[in-house]
Amino acid sequence: MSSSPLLNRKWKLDFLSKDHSQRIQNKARTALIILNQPIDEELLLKRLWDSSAWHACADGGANRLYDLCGNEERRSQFLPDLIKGDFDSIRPEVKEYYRKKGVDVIQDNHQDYTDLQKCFASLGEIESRVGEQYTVLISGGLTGRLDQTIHTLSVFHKLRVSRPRLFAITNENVGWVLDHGEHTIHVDMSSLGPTCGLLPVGIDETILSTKGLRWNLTEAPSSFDGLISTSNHLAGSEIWIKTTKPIWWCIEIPREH
Ligand SMILES: Nc1ncnc2c1ncn2[C@@H]1O[C@H](COP(=O)(O)OP(=O)(O)OP(=O)(O)O)[C@@H](O)[C@H]1O
Ligand SMILES: Cc1ncc(C[n+]2csc(CCO)c2C)c(N)n1
Repeated sequence: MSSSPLLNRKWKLDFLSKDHSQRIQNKARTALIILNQPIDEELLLKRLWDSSAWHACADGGANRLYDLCGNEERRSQFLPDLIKGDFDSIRPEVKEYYRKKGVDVIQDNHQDYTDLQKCFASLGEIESRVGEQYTVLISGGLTGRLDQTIHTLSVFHKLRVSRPRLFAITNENVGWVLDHGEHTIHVDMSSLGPTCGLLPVGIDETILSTKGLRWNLTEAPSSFDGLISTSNHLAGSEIWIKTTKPIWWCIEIPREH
């Protein structure tokens, strides 16, 4: 009788590295979706943009990119491949600027899907054409309006099997879903941490075991209604987590980076 092997994933966050050669290692198959949320110039234009080959803005995310670039010279160096949404947030001059520069500017007025989902739909079409899946970096999504934030948590949770390499990056955090199984996470502690969290969202309960944290757990039940490991600390650069159900996991991006 065969049983399915336990999921055992390794994670390395090259896209947050301060080292350019590290950042571009997986560039060819990495996509960036910029949401309408604040993000620092260094983080967005250097680390995330540099790490990705395909760039999209979800509606008002284009305003963020336009404003962060500051002047025409920089703006023309950071042209996205796609701007998509219902266009209730993108400013007219921003839309016109990118349209004139030849960016694919697609209005989709569907009112049952968010601008983030509309960008995923376009990326899915590209992936079908190239026959490969991209790692996806989302700029924003974990802060701001609570309904939008919960939407991000839910989208990631639902995509955990079909699109496991999906990360949300804000000025404060990098976060993603760890599906049931074992995970080994390599962290460059000079650019990430020290705080981290293991968050049982969208599930009744999980059983957690960890190594490499300051407050480790051993076969510990964790639930929204019970124990949640928040404000934990990375104790070293290799973290091991075993979970029986999908959880959200986040690591702090320290302010000076
Ligand atoms: N206040 C906010 N808090 C958190 N996330 C946001 C917020 N505003 C926008 N976003 C994210 O940025 C994306 C683009 O946002 P934008 O402001 O252009 O459109 P929206 O009309 O508010 O969002 P949507 O149409 O997707 O509901 C949204 O899909 C969402 O993921
Ligand atoms: C049950 C239900 N709740 C909310 C919305 C509204 N909504 C969800 S996504 C979206 C698009 C925003 O650009 C809008 C307006 C809906 N359609 N159905």
